Amino acid sequence: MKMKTSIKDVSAPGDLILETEVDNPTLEVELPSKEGLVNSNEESFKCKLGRSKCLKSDEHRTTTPVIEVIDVKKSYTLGDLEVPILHDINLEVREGEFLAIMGPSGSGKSTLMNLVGFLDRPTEGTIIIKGLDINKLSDKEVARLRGLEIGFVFQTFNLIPRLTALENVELPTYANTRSGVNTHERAKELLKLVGLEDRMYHKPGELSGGQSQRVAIARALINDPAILLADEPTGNLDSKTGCEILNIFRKLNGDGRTIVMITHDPEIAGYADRIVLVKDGIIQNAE
Ligand SMILES: Nc1ncnc2c1ncn2[C@@H]1O[C@H](COP(=O)(O)OP(=O)(O)OP(=O)(O)O)[C@@H](O)[C@H]1O
Repeated sequence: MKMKTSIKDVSAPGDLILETEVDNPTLEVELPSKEGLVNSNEESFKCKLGRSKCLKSDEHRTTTPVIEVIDVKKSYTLGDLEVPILHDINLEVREGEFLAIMGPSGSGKSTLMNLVGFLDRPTEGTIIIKGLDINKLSDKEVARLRGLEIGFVFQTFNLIPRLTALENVELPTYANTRSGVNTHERAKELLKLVGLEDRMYHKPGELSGGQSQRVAIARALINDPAILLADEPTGNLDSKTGCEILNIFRKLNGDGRTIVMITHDPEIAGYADRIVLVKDGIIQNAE
């Protein structure tokens, strides 16, 4: 399913951080059925997902790093003032890893995620994605790398209201696409994968929050990216729906996709292989 990537391969014209080993990586609990999720009582709902497919933290040490953040600093300029947000960040995420980023509000989590996703450039330092150094790429090459190798999922879904679910999923392929892929068929397959085969022609206003986030996940996967970046993907969802979304992430990770997810919820973070804690723009516990 995965495709070997280099810039030349593409056909398109885009706070606390404590590292916590997962205590019980073999924790195996029955996954609630969709019906069970819908009918169960929200107050007493507990997200129970098996994690047998996930790699243990130690196993990632032998895989290739797909994200390398080296001595990165980020400041914003406000008037005459330069405001430092991230200080000397060093972080490595390995292929197939499921990393959670936690930390207080304003600690710099989204800023870090945006740098890793090439939505912004660091003030200083190096970011390497799949061996490619952003500092050595042109803007066009950065856009291609971002469009093909990084999928984004946001708390607020960020779907285009006037487009159908199917059109939303296909949208990124207008900017970047892999050669030889029937993107229309792939978009349909991805919507089936996230359980929305009967909602393909609905517009976002006709979808629930959970369904909207499923569309956003399908959209993030349309170019088969190596890395999925999710900024509070369950933040706008009730706990049952959040659990369904987390289960989709878990399955994608079980298939080998590297996932980096920001969350405020320790229970959600507990399903990741590793938790990085960011506080005041510093990673507290990265290796
Ligand atoms: N474009 C910007 N210009 C100036 N300051 C910014 C900009 N983006 C973020 N900041 C500031 O950087 C700091 C870190 O913001 P960031 O969104 O990364 O925090 P966060 O940890 O993700 O917070 P939250 O959990 O509330 O989403 C905040 O003080 C924010 O005000």
